[in-house]
Amino acid sequence: METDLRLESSLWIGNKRYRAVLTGWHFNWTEVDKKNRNKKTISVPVAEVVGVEEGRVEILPHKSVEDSDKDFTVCYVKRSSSGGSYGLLWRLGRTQFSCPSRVLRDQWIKHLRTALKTHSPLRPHRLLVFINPFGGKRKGRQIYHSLVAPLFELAGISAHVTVTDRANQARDYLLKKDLTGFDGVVCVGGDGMFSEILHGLIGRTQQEAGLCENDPSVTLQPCPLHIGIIPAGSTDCVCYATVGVIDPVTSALHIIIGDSQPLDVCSVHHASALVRYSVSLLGYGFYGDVLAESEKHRWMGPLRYDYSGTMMYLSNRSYAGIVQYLPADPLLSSPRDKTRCLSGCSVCSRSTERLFPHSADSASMCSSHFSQLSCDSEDEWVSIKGQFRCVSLTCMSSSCPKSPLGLSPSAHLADGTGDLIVVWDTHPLGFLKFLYRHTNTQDQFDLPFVEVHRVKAFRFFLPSDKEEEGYEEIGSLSGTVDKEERVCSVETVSRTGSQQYLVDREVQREKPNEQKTASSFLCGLCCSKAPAVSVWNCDGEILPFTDILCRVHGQLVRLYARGIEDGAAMHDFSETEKSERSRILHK
Ligand SMILES: Nc1ncnc2c1ncn2[C@@H]1O[C@H](COP(=O)(O)OP(=O)(O)OP(=O)(O)O)[C@@H](O)[C@H]1O
Ligand SMILES: CCCCCCCCCCCCC/C=C/[C@@H](O)[C@H](CO)NC(C)=O
Ligand SMILES: [Ca+2]
Repeated sequence: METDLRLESSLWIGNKRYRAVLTGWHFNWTEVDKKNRNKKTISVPVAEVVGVEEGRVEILPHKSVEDSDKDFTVCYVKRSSSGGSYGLLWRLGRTQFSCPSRVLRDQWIKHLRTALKTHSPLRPHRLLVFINPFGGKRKGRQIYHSLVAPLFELAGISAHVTVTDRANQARDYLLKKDLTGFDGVVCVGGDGMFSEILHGLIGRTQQEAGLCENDPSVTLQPCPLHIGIIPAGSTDCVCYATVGVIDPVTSALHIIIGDSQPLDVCSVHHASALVRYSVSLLGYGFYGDVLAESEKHRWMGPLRYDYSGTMMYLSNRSYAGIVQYLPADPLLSSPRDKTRCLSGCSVCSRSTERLFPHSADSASMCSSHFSQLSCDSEDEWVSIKGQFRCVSLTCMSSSCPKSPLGLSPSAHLADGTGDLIVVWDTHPLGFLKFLYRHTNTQDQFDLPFVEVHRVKAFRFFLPSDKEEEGYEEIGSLSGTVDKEERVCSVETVSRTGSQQYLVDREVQREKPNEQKTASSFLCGLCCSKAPAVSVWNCDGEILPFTDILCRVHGQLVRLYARGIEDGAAMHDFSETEKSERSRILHK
């Protein structure tokens, strides 16, 4: 294949002569100039070529072609440092080449297009696009038509576009309509819009496979269609955590070149029924309260989260609960191992083999493994009972602009596990420290009232007395006394975990009185009545149930993305840029 596609000749860019070479995987050109000793070769991976066109093509403000039978134009992905974010911005690079003859020009076009087909088999030809006109700052339509549609047109992608009139329209379309001929689905919006697409595609795939989504022990069928996200929401966490930047052009280019990033999905069940799927945040306590409060202030736009976050922090709430989890294999990875899941992540690649083994008896292996969810093997479940500020599960880092390293910086996008973060009740300044560490590179897990576990499944329920209580008056001050008595305990302990939890319990016992003064002060600020029960925030949706069972389904969907690129390894950057990026990425 390599030799068939190879082509080498002189080409001109303007009045300068270049030696151009197409190997199987790369298209390179180097200026031929005897005086120029530092010859710089520009090398573009064939997989990152957006298109090859006859003539001299201009793209902005609109595509125009100056016809000439000896010229051709190559459009490709060009990277630039993104300033604030830790991913790389992608832009459209364009170079116009002139050939000595038409025959050579046609040969270049033919070879480049063939190489493209060979090396990027997942490039989409037909896409379904759903635009939420009300997401984020309400700029979805504008973002799509001005920044994305021209790129899709350039790449020859045909897009079937729907601007939604109502919530769940995109989900219902995917559940019911004919999807034949589409390669992927693109959502223009935020995490809520992504979640609609996720539910539609997973539901449709299971329907067609005849699988029951309600049963957590069923191994679900991975979705055949890819999902693309054009960020136009408020948090855009899924986009940020899978691409590294919130930038519509970067995301459009990942879609065009057919990048493919598998993603773990957690199914959430209540009383033998599926409630929802989650990829980023399943959070009880603080994150649930922030979401519930923010829904009352939707008119504020993205600012509603800052306002509600402040209000809920000042409310100083904590909740009783029982958390149980099925630990993942600690030999494979750990949420405290200080690694990052970057593009080409080896932990995720190894997981692909583990999750989808080629052996004939793979299906039976998977289902027997998850019989643990139907409780016949309770011995591996670890159980914690206590009073918590928040309990969160995230299947990926859940990084977002507010928290560039995310809820769990070492979590993996596609390893078949989620990170369970348990924050015990603590004094307000301690909790503030925990929250603040999400905004910088300090370790938010290195606090005595925080624990994190890598898990395959997780259950949460209220202690029996709480179930009937519903809303009761427990202001923080009176709560302080209660909390002291309601000391948390580890009821069932795994073979390895007991010592650690007992240590945590001792530390926890100290807390409530420690900062009574600060607690009273903050309490006086705003809370007289606090609910005894919180709600679950499931990727930005409030769940109608408190008692839940969750299972992580490894690599259930695929996104048009490639994970965060390690810019420190990119040769386009200066040494200063590389070391700054390396500092952020590797903490
Ligand atoms: N036409 C519409 N009218 C009302 N709601 C819609 C419409 N289309 C989609 N939605 C719903 O709007 C919700 C929020 O949308 P979206 O996620 O795009 O923006 P956001 O909430 O601002 O961002 P984020 O989820 O990132 O915080 C989604 O749950 C989606 O179901
Ligand atoms: C003193 C500074 C306090 C800063 C607190 C920063 C904590 C940030 C953690 C953000 C995690 C966001 C995870 C993503 C969740 C999304 O699924 C969801 C839907 O968009 N977003 C929210 C806000 O619930
Ligand atoms: Ca994961």
